[in-house]
Amino acid sequence: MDQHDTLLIIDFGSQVTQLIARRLRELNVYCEIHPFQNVTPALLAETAPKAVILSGGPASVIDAGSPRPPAEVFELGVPVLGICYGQQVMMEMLGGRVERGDGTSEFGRAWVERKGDKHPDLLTGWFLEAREQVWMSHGDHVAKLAPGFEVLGTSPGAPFAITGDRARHFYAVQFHPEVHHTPNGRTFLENFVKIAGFTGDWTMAAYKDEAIRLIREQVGDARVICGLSGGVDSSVAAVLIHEAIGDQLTCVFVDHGLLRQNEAEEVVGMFRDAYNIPLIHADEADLFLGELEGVSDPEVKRKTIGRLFIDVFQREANKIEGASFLAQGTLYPDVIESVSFSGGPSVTIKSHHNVGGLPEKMGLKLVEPLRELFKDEVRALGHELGLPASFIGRHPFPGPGLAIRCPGEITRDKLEILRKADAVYIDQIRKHGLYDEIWQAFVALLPVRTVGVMGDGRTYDYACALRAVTSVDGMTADYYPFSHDFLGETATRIINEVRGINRVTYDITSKPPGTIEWE
Ligand SMILES: Nc1ncnc2c1ncn2[C@@H]1O[C@H](COP(=O)(O)OP(=O)(O)OP(=O)(O)O)[C@@H](O)[C@H]1O
Ligand SMILES: O=c1[nH]c(=O)c2[nH+]cn([C@@H]3O[C@H](COP(=O)(O)O)[C@@H](O)[C@H]3O)c2[nH]1
Ligand SMILES: NC(=O)CC[C@H](N)C(=O)O
Ligand SMILES: [Mg+2]
Repeated sequence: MDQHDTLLIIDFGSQVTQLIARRLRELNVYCEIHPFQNVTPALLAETAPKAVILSGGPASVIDAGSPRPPAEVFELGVPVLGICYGQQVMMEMLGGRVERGDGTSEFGRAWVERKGDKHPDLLTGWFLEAREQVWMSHGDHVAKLAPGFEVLGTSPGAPFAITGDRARHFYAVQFHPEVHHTPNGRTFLENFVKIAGFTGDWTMAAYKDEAIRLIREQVGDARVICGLSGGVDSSVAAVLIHEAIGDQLTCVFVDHGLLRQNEAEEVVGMFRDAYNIPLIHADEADLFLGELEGVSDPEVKRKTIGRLFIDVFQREANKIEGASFLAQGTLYPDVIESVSFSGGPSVTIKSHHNVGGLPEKMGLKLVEPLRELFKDEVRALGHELGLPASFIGRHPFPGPGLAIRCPGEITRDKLEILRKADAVYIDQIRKHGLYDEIWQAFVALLPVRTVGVMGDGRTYDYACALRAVTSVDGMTADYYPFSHDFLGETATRIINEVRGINRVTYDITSKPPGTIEWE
């Protein structure tokens, strides 16, 4: 049995479903998101939710075949909150009516006014002003309330913007309390979870203990291999699994010759010495760099690297008797992205090197202890596990490493130049106390040589680009506004200290339209 209360979020494919989870976790409420098609009576019994939230979604309840939760959701005797599509589906299923009205669409900011003085507990901290700002995104609206419901708030396009049935503790709103642009939304969700009786028992310490218990339960006596990059996700996963099963865990660190300066020594030193975790240091630079010779297309590079990762993991797993599990640092956004009800295929921008294809090929089962967490929660867990702040705060580093920071064909010489420039740049950032303000920073070595003059002589060397971005999740990003002094000093240091570079540029592209990496 779970040691904490669970809130079940049924996902109908809203773009912002994961923000519901995010807000709840901020309130120390444990929740699980499940796509509507997976929510069966068996799943309801298994998760035993103390409350249910129905998310928004792109479908219209008026259309035949549009998604529904199982009717049993309304027979659990627990509070239910419907948001947007979730509200509409509740009304439709419980005896109300939804219409697609002319001129009642609302996209973006809207204002809700209070109706009556019912349900003070749901609206604690709300309507301190005459009206509340909320964020809406709907074309349909509720036209008739289901029996038992009363209206508590209205907006111009949503006559039933806030509704509730106090006897059953069913609440349904047209607006999105989970988004930033509903400034008081978090208070609204807090009121709901208080009504449902949540005590805020989901802490990182509790999470850690339970994750350890679950890993032990899942793995038993078997052996686990974990691809360890020294990045935040795999480091936290490795230390957590090691706490759970000790030396049944072996980590495999692949040095593909595409790592940064001193990276291999740092990672191996930390995990072998400080953690005493069995670690295979697979020195595969010749293999990777050999196969990448003459390859300049970014996708071919990425796919080659992905394939070689698989080969190396496979080979190392074969050497360990009883290795039947593969551990990954899969995070919550990865899980959600792969199950979302999106209605259409998205285009491939770039093939992230991905260990997702590994298990079937290798016949290994997955251990994914971080699959419920967001990156900042992984960092908090790392803190809880006692990982040094310097490790927890590390900027993300992509699996394909320097290969995608060296556009075009890679050579050992270019990699060496890039490594040195990157080390100077990161040193500058640290010296100026900017490392923690920046989400990710690196140098890209451009496949172009330019003419310079140094010491009265002519140079014909590479140009490089500095990249530094701010971001929350890497999905969108903006360039970091360095001072001109910083940029000037850094350019001078790189040109003086790194032979092979005679020109430095600063990349001020946001994402979109750019991506963070250059390939
Ligand atoms: N050099 C490597 N050796 C072994 N495994 C690796 C290596 N690079 C990446 N991986 C595996 O690929 C996974 C995904 O890489 P990713 O960069 O997303 O995560 P990370 O490196 O753990 O953390 P971060 O996002 O902070 O860099 C890692 O969790 C790790 O299991
Ligand atoms: O593990 C990884 N394997 C990859 O193949 C990969 N490609 C990009 N990244 C990282 O993802 C974030 C977003 O990068 P982009 O804006 O370049 O897509 C940034 O943090 C990138 O460093 C990768 N990470
Ligand atoms: N954001 C939503 O959940 C939208 C619900 C429904 N598709 C509408 O347009 O009204
Ligand atoms: Mg990484």
